[in-house]
Parts: sequence; C-alpha cells; structure tokens
Amino acid sequence: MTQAGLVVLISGNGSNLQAILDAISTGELPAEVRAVISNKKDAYGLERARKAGVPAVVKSRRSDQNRAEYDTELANLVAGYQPDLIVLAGWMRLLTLNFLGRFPGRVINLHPALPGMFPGVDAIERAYEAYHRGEIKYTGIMVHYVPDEGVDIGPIINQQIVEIRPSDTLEELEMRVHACEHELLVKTIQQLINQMEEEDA
Ligand SMILES: Nc1nc2c(c(=O)[nH]1)N[C@@H](CN(C=O)c1ccc(C(=O)N[C@@H](CCC(=O)O)C(=O)O)cc1)CN2
Ligand SMILES: NCC(=O)N[C@@H]1O[C@H](COP(=O)([O-])[O-])[C@@H](O)[C@H]1O
Repeated sequence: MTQAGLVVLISGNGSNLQAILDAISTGELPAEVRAVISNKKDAYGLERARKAGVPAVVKSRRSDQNRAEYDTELANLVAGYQPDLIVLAGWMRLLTLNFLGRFPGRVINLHPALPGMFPGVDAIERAYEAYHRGEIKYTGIMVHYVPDEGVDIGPIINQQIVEIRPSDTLEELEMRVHACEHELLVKTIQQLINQMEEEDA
C-alpha cells in the first residue's frame, strides 16, 4: 500500500503540524504530508512545511466570497492531493458541508478541551479562567471527526485529561496542553492509518 497521504490545515504556529512532520521523519508515523494549507499567509506553520519540503499553500478567503464558496474552492484544492486523511491542526475556520461533504469520514480536528467543554476559540484560556473560578478541576484535549457543521461535537476519536496546577500561569498550562496534543494527535493519526490499512486488507 502506498503511504497514507495527509493534508494538514493550519492557521497559526503549527506546533502540532511539526509533531506530525517529526513523527514521519523518525519513522514513527508511516505517512506523508502531501500539503499544508493555511488560510493565513503569515502562519508560521507554513515555514515549518517549507523546511520539511512539503508544499505550503495559502488559501485566503477573497472579500467577495462567502463561506460556502470559499469552502468549495478549498475542497477542490485539497482533493487535488488525494488525501486519505485531512487533519485540522489549529485550523481556525468553521467548515461547511461544501467542504466536509467532499471528504466523508476523513476530516479530523484537534481541540484543546474535553468534549462538551469550551467549544470554539480560546479554549485553554477559558478553561484557565473557569479553574480559577472554581468551576473545573482539570481540562483536557480531544481529537474528533468533523462530519457536519456542528462545532466540536463530532464523534470523539481520542480524548485526554490535562492537569491544571494552582501555581500554573496561563502560559504554563498552554505548554502542558500543547505537549499533550502533540503526542495525542500523532497517536490518533497512527490509529486511523492502522484502521484504514485493516479495511483495505
Ligand atoms: N464544521 C466545523 N468546522 C470546524 C470545526 C468543527 O468542529 N466543525 N472545528 C474547527 C476548529 N475549532 C475548534 O476546534 C474552531 C475554530 C474556529 C472557530 C470559529 O469560531 N472561527 C471563526 C473565525 C475565528 C477567527 O478567525 O479567529 C469563524 O470561522 O467564523 C470555531 C471552532 C475547525 N472547523
Ligand atoms: N478550536 C480549534 C483550536 O483551538 N485548535 C487549537 O489551536 C492550537 C494550534 O496550535 P499549533 O498551531 O501550535 O498546532 C492547538 O492547541 C489546537 O488544539
């Protein structure tokens, strides 16, 4: 079987992309990143892709485009790489069925909160604030499918609790969350590749 082909969508730093690239480089992850696509031209993750020799593509939304039109063009772009799996790794745009409907069962998203907690943006900061209001004792992360236009409610693939310590600064909590994400995302992709190979056998 040819190696599993990934397309990774990002909007920012790309530390989770880097975890994928590193795992591929060491042989831990039997896959190839066929393209990295960002909606933000200044996303540092694009530089990470270039350094790894991976196509780094900026796909900005034109001012005259609505969300659905953008998503159709984005889907055409992604489809051109014939991905087995599309990984939303800090992709900060809600996707419509114009995109999701083109890749049923093949879009996964990494989110820095536990299911049902802090959907959307700024999840780590919101968890930090909730902890200091005494509302939660810990936070977590999850990787889920993105089957439809619901936000952070797709079927959970993996999740993990992340400790919050009383002495934590927000930055220290963010670092702990990201370190856990890097490990969980690679593990999840490996798991899904194994499932695909078993289905193809
Ligand atoms: N249909 C879905 N699309 C996406 C999902 C999802 O669960 N369903 N997950 C996101 C990633 N994400 C949370 O995990 C998320 C990212 C961004 C937003 C959001 O409100 N974005 C705003 C723009 C915010 C900005 O530009 O700073 C928007 O799209 O209008 C919510 C959730 C990926 N896509
Ligand atoms: N709602 C989606 C969301 O908040 N995603 C989060 O964006 C960060 C991207 O970091 P990275 O660019 O360093 O990989 C990650 O923490 C990811 O879970």
